[in-house]
Amino acid sequence: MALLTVSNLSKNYEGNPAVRQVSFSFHPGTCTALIGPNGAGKTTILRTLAGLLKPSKGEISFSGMEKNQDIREHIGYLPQYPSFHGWMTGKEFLVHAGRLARLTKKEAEQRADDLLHKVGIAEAKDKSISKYSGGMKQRLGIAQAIIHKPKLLMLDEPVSSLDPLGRREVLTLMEELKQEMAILFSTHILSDAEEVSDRLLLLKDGVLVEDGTMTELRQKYQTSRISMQIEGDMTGYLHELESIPEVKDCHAEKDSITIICEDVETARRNILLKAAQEDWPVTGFSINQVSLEEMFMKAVKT
Ligand SMILES: Nc1ncnc2c1ncn2[C@@H]1O[C@H](COP(=O)(O)OP(=O)(O)OP(=O)(O)O)[C@@H](O)[C@H]1O
Repeated sequence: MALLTVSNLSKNYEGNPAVRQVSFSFHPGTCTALIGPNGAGKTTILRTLAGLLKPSKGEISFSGMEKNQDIREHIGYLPQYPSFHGWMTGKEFLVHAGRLARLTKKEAEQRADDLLHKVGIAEAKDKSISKYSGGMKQRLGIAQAIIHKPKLLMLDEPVSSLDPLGRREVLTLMEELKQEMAILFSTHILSDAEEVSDRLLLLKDGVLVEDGTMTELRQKYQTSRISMQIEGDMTGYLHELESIPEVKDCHAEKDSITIICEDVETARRNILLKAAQEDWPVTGFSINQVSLEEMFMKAVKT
């Protein structure tokens, strides 16, 4: 059963559409990346789901939520530019957040200690936040966002402003947290989306243009290029390759043949079968996976 269902969500700012009729749902235990170019509407969707903006149209429903219950009880949200009181210590900040989430003082202190361990900054708990690195601040922000044990954690560009070390720390933490709660995060860094998410939602001008797993999107945008190296004059093999039904085009370059095909799995089988039957002196064979970057460019340009 879906944890959260978004139906025909639209959001206008003073009449200008920022998000248009977006629908999706997601299940517990999944990590979803919301990707899209600047201004695509990622922050607007997250802020609307977090209850910070009112939708212009559409509905958001959370499974198990009772009438009049505040959606924020189920959702933890870390904005793109979180603000901290630099003079507070990490622990003071989390206890304060726990009290705002209606925990008793004792519960808030216990939860703060547990979370400081979980996000890996327990040793710095009594340091003032102004002395924290970017990665530590982001981990503290995540701890604050999950202080009330939400079922869904939403992170707006959680790693874009971090250096490689901070980025790695936060991605590793997200990998761990996704075992315990659903995560929805926005990013324009495609390799981060590829690394931690099971599913991608691709936005363009406020419209959801793709929704699928990496494998599904790869299949859809697959350009299926095979590179093959054969000893001797390779041009003699082109005609043979063209006789394979799945091969749409092939040409010989300096030291390899590039084969464009439709159904890469069948094409591979048939090419290798022919090569074996006719005893071609093959020295190399590789399939080039379409990169997320290529898929992204294709999807947002159409
Ligand atoms: N408070 C606002 N008032 C008016 N227009 C806004 C407001 N916030 C966002 N917009 C507009 O809505 C559109 C979507 O913006 P949004 O910030 O949601 O996109 P985004 O995908 O998060 O972009 P980025 O990657 O740059 O953060 C943009 O055209 C933006 O200019």
